[in-house]
Amino acid sequence: MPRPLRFAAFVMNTTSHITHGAWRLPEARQTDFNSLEHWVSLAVELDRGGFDFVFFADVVGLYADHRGSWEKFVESGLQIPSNDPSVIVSALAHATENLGIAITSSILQEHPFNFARKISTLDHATRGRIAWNIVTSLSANAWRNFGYDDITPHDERYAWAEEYVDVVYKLWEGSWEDDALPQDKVRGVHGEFDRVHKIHHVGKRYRVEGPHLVAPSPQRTPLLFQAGSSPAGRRFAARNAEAQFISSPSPDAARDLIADTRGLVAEAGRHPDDLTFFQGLSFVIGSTEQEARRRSAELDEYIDDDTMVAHAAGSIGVDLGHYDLDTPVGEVESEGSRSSLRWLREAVPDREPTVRDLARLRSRNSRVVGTPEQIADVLGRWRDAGVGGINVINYTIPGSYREFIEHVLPQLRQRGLAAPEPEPGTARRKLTGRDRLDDRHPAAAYRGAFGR
Ligand SMILES: Cc1cc2nc3c(=O)[nH]c(=O)nc-3n(C[C@H](O)[C@H](O)[C@H](O)COP(=O)(O)O)c2cc1C
Repeated sequence: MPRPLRFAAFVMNTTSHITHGAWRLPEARQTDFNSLEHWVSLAVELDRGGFDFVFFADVVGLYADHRGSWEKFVESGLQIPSNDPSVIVSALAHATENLGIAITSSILQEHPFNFARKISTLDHATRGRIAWNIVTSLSANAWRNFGYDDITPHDERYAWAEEYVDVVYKLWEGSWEDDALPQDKVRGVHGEFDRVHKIHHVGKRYRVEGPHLVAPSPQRTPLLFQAGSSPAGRRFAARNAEAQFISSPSPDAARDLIADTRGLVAEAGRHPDDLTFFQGLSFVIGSTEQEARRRSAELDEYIDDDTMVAHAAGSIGVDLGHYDLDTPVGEVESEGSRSSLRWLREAVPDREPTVRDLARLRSRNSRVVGTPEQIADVLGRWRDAGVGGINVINYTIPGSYREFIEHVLPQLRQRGLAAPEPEPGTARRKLTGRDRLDDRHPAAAYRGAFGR
């Protein structure tokens, strides 16, 4: 029997992450994002309900201007204000048993030495449940926040990311040998000097002597997620990632993307199945199809098309705010997200997509509307296309997750589409059955590489 799907709750430490306008729904609590209790209670609900991961998106700057200004972002709560997700991870870990906790962190925002130390500390604190979504920051404002004149060009960002991960792999995998921390009170030996090594990294952007300051944690390297779908993004994912977030417009499109990317994984010297694909989807559930459709139409009343355009165009790096909604998007090329453009062209294959398509498709194309049985049928098709997990996008927090847990997961369990019960262990174990990276991963080459 094929493996059950894995489920991640896709959230951000902000009010309006993806489905803009939904925060105005009467039952929406995402405006409570400043409250630690809000996140702890969601994590506990996800953990008990059988979600495998809570996944925090994050950005370190604004998207490209909308109608020449960033006013729209503030006015609509579009990812501003947004809080640092890494700071609340320990509290979530302390309150939960099995839930994997994935955070996004850009190569831009933190020096790799410090980032490696923070993640190792969290891997200890979560008992190996931490995962890292590797991003390269697609907003020019983010780059200017860190002292650069402008965004680093697209493919150059991925080259930079390769050096960044190289540094953290050396620290996580190569600096400390296993059994290097005996803490032997009788001998008076806390750490074994012969088993702890400096890494002496010298590269284009970083010089890091080491050693790593944290002893080996349950996973050493955190479970690695990545989300780029451009040629450079996919090559990076193929070499480094263990899970990739995709936003394919259909199972067929996902099948092609997955086959193609698995080929790249094999070219990178790994096994094609070393990468698990998580498709982003949202759900509107009803006890009848009619009820689900009515709820979906009610939801549409709240979706704010103009803010949807601001987000979508802003992540591509262009300002479409001045255009009429029926204007063709054209052959836009940008230094921002190339996946978004590719996705739009795939989703509207028969004609030139318009600005309205960009707004509508972002909120509606990923939406699955129906009874729990119908939703299970649809998820079965995604699994048959090779998808290994679903990134569940919310309309309301906690409502979207509560409904999914109560109504959909039981149906999925009956069909073997969801695991029968929450799975214990590390984040990596949930996807690969192992706590540590396998020997095929490039980071594994640093094991034992820095001995005296
Ligand atoms: C599902 C999904 C989630 C993403 N989450 C984030 C995020 O939280 N922060 C971020 O800076 N970029 C995020 N991105 C952007 C990607 O990391 C990547 O920069 C973008 O897709 C452009 O890369 P590409 O041109 O290789 O596709 C996300 C992309 C996708 C598809």
